[in-house]
Amino acid sequence: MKDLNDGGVLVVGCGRMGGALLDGWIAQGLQPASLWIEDPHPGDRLLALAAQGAHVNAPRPARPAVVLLAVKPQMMAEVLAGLAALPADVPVLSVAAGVSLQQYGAALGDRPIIRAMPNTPALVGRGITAIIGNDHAGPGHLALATRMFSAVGEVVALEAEAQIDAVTAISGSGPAYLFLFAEALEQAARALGLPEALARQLARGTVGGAAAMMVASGRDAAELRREVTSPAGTTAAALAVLMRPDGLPDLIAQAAEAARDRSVALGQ
Ligand SMILES: NC(=O)C1=CN([C@@H]2O[C@H](COP(=O)(O)OP(=O)(O)OC[C@H]3O[C@@H](n4cnc5c(N)ncnc54)[C@H](O)[C@@H]3O)[C@@H](O)[C@H]2O)C=CC1
Ligand SMILES: O=C(O)[C@@H]1CCC=N1
Repeated sequence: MKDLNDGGVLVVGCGRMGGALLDGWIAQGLQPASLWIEDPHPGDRLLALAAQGAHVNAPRPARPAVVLLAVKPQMMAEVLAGLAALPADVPVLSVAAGVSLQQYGAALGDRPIIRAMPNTPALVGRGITAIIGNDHAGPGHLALATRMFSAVGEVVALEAEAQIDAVTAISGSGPAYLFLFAEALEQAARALGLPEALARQLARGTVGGAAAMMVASGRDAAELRREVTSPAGTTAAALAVLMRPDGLPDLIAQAAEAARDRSVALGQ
């Protein structure tokens, strides 16, 4: 990331995703003084970065090394209108759900543009980000994006832009599904009569421990599930409920479809 110190990085929108990426880049050697950050609501983190030399809501550099767009999709048209004067060789990365490469191209002209779909585990360096570039994004631009998102976790390159709506539904929104599962497990513990603090500790420890085990072992989720399930035991009794025809797998499929459809709609 040190090479970006030369031209600097312009970040437009610095909430949860933009902020997580900034933290990752700074941890990898990007100097705060090489950051230009625009956000109408600078919070404590941005003010602290400004105190370390970052340029917050300051005049833009004439030719940043790269631009990151991390505003909500609904704000994107307004933000793109303000970027029309950016030199044509400056690559633009965007993490916005739904906004298409064609839409960026229409607003920003022929230039390297890369759509990325990260997720919030990036906040702890455990994100997974999918990237796809337009026709002007060459191997060097994709390598740059890969390096930038690798600062906060894994990166996968997509074969086609059409895949990104499904990716958004799975890994972009997916952490929320897991958190909901943890909430439900905690509520179930309460319903079974356990005290609140214990219910929370058991739910967090179980979801966090199972996720860590799946990653550390590299083994199949189905195989790990079978190992918990003793014949005619307690887990089998629970799974018989969860795996009913309209049970958890079916619900997750429906939820992912709804998220995918919303991603498609955001791009229209
Ligand atoms: N939160 C998530 O799990 C993920 C979010 N994304 C995408 O990341 C983008 C940002 O999402 P979050 O960080 O969650 O939202 P956020 O609401 O935390 O951050 C958005 C930031 O943009 C700022 N902003 C609003 N108008 C602006 C403008 N005109 N110029 C500059 N900044 C402006 C806001 O003040 C806010 O700080 C969205 O497009 C979303 O689709 C992508 C993957 C995962
Ligand atoms: O909910 C959203 O629209 C964004 C995109 C993926 C996760 N959060």
